[in-house]
Amino acid sequence: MTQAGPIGVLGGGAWGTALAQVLASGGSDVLLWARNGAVVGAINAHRENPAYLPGMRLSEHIRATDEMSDMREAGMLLVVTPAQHMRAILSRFSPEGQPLILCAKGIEAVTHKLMHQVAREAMPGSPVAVLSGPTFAHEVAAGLPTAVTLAAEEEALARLLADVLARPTLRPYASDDVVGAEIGGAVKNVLAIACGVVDGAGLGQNARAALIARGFAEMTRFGLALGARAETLAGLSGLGDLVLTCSSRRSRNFSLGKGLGEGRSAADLLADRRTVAEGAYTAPVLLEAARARGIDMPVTASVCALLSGEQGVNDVISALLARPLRAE
Ligand SMILES: NC(=O)c1ccc[n+]([C@@H]2O[C@H](COP(=O)([O-])OP(=O)(O)OC[C@H]3O[C@@H](n4cnc5c(N)ncnc54)[C@H](O)[C@@H]3O)[C@@H](O)[C@H]2O)c1
Ligand SMILES: O=P(O)(O)OC[C@H](O)CO
Repeated sequence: MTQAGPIGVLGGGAWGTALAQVLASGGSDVLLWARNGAVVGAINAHRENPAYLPGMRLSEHIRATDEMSDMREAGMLLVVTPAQHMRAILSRFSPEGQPLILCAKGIEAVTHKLMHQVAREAMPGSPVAVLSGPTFAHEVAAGLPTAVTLAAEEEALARLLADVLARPTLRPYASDDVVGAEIGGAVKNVLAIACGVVDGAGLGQNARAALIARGFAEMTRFGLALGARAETLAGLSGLGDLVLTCSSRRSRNFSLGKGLGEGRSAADLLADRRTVAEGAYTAPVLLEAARARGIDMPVTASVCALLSGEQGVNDVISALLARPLRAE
């Protein structure tokens, strides 16, 4: 199911670069496509991606290109562009049937589709898998130990790709629950914004723990309704990533929420951000998708109200605390 050739990575942001680095650490050749010529030049000439992963000396086994046609030589493709751009990027690629390993965390706006559904439409001939879990890029690139979920509907493909991508510091756990793996990663970004708000507004650690627990209940309600398995949601790509992102100011989503909690507007916070905080784009889509199914997601609704400017921090907190008491 995999083909000969270098490991391909589509996307030269922090995560694409970190994945290239850890995969090259075992001596594998990695071909990385970035749309930004300056990123390509810096990687090839200086072994660094100063725009997205500054200070990390990159392996000699990584070659960067801005020519999409070069990626046809890759044996498999890790797709690491932001979720809202994935369809457009894949549509530019002439498929050779290589397996696609989707690494973005989000839900497509308007269509409400998960990334594996988008990939199947954009590249119908390619087997599809999802890689997700608690993975800060700078730690993975630095060779710190990391475990991820590697999900494909055909379990044999998940196991094969897990073997191919495993490295001494990167440990993939195979799964056949693609929907569960994707929903965990998409929803945790929205909940991380909420936890950042708690931090920025100085609401304390009790409130943050409560939010993680109630947020996980939201993730579970939504996930189960879409066919995810409970054990996947409670695993690396769900609860594992939720705990990571909700407890660190290194998270871009958490830091966006922190700014909101300090009273800054989403428009200002997002205006000159070079890096992506996927939760800001996932939140309204997630809320629409939940409402269409009659699923109650009060934390997600609060994040949406803050992001749109419809409500301020104090209104959102009062509204959450005033919700009717009910059984856990
Ligand atoms: N950084 C992490 O630690 C991490 C870990 C796991 C998953 N992810 C996920 O990986 C995906 C990519 O995140 P990242 O951290 O590499 O991004 P980043 O914030 O480091 O960089 C942004 C990337 O988006 C690209 N981009 C911006 N506008 C674009 C457009 N119009 N079309 C195509 N590409 C565009 C940029 O070229 C750049 O490669 C996201 O879905 C993110 O949630 C990130
Ligand atoms: O920095 P964030 O919030 O985009 O989180 C990065 C990864 O998704 C953590 O697993």
